[in-house]
Amino acid sequence: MNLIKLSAIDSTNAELRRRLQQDTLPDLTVVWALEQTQGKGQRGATWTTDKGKNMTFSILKRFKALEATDHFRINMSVSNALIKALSTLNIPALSIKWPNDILSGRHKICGILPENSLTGNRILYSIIGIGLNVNQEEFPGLPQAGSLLSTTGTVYDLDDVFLRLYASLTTIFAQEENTSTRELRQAYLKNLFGYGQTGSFQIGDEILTGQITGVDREGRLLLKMEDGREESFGMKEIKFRY
Ligand SMILES: O=C(O)CCCC[C@@H]1SC[C@@H]2NC(=O)N[C@@H]21
Repeated sequence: MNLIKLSAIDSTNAELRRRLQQDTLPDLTVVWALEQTQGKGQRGATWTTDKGKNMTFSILKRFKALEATDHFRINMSVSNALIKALSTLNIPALSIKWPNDILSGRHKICGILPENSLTGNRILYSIIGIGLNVNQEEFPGLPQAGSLLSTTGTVYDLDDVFLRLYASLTTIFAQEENTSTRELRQAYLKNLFGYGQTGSFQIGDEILTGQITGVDREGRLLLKMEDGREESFGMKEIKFRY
């Protein structure tokens, strides 16, 4: 395992990228930091967690022939791997909130930030950032956030949690080329929060009701609207209300 463990860094995604510019790092290299001073979240948000209590790492995944339009395979593989790993710790009511948040019950315990590097229409590699809340007790002002500790009442050993996540990710990545998008999607939908159910969504200023019927190749959420039409929505267009 090529593991670079740091006490503090701005962002593990940024650090892995910097090191990659200086060195030829092997596939599955990990940068893990106990503290991030400028952690990055999705959609330009910041990712802040208590120092030393949570898991913040980035893993490098190289691809031989992954088309850019198949980028959502990465989100599905990683989400599926995280669900598997967290199941081994008996974390209750695990699900994936589209596109790739991991929930326990209705609390977000983990976020994923894949940053893909392309040449032409091929993804050469992805720097996949994972932020898992482990031993943080409270999330002031964030009622929808949670941690392994806040959901189970147990304090976890970070090294043990990391090894479970790493084992699950590397197992799924080892099968990546031989797994069809259909298979990945089946596993993903099995754990997708609200799949098959009717929910409320915010699209611009409008609140709409729709039934989640799946995700398409590019990861757009498929909703069956009240008039029976099926429509697809991208990550920037739609927000889940739950
Ligand atoms: O907003 C999200 O849900 C994604 C959060 C991703 C956070 C992780 S923590 C490790 C890695 N480094 C970063 O700067 N961000 C990701």
